[in-house]
Amino acid sequence: MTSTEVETEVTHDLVEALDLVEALRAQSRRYHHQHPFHLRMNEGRLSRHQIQGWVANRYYYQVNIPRKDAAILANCPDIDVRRRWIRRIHDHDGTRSGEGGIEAWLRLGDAVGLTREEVQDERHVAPGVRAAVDDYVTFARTRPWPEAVASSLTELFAPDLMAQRIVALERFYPWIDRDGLAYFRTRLDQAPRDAEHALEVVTAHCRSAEAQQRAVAALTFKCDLLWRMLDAIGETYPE
Ligand SMILES: O=C(O)c1cc(C(=O)O)c2c(n1)C(=O)C(=O)c1cc(C(=O)O)[nH]c1-2
Repeated sequence: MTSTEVETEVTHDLVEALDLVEALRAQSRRYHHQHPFHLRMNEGRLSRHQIQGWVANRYYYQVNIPRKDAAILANCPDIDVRRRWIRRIHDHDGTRSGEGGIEAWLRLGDAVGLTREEVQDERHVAPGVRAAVDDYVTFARTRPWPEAVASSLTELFAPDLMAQRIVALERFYPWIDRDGLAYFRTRLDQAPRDAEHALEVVTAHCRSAEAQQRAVAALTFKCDLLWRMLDAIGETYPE
């Protein structure tokens, strides 16, 4: 291959990667920031009971994220990807008791007036939430690992929603202890870092048109899954 041909090929790859990134970013139109339950939350229109229901149900998502990430690690043969991906598990689980994202979510539970027992025994988790979250873990276990990585890319869209949520919770729900919002502040740093890495991995490993289509489909699947969770929460806590 001549140097011009190599250059042309590199440029072609770059264009394809840009198209892929654009197609992935375009999935934001299906993201759950538009869900009526989130719109009502951010407009200050949810009751205490609804906020508590959301926190208790979302706990099931939080505890399953590290299991999903462990499934990706188990399926991934690339040592460089694994070295960076493992950080997600440490972020959520912490490296000792009393630390990490799950503990921070439990503190959010404390802040909205839930007991740890009722959160951790999952008594409030709606069947539809359980099914959606379980589908996410199964997807990571059973699909090719770059697709599972692509499905995590909803985190591209999460920081804007989280920033809005922090403002809304402080403004409209003064009964929530502010210290309980630390989870969201931490994610404002972690999510962009994680999304950037996932985007690097997807653009590097999804090269064929078919692989790229599957990556976009994985992200669509994930957006729909987050939407289903909120549908189930909204039905369980109508007022
Ligand atoms: O509150 C939210 O709206 C929201 C959304 C998402 C997301 O977009 O998947 C995540 C989180 N939170 C979150 O806290 C989190 O740790 C997280 C991990 C992942 C993932 O797919 O690996 N998504 C999300």
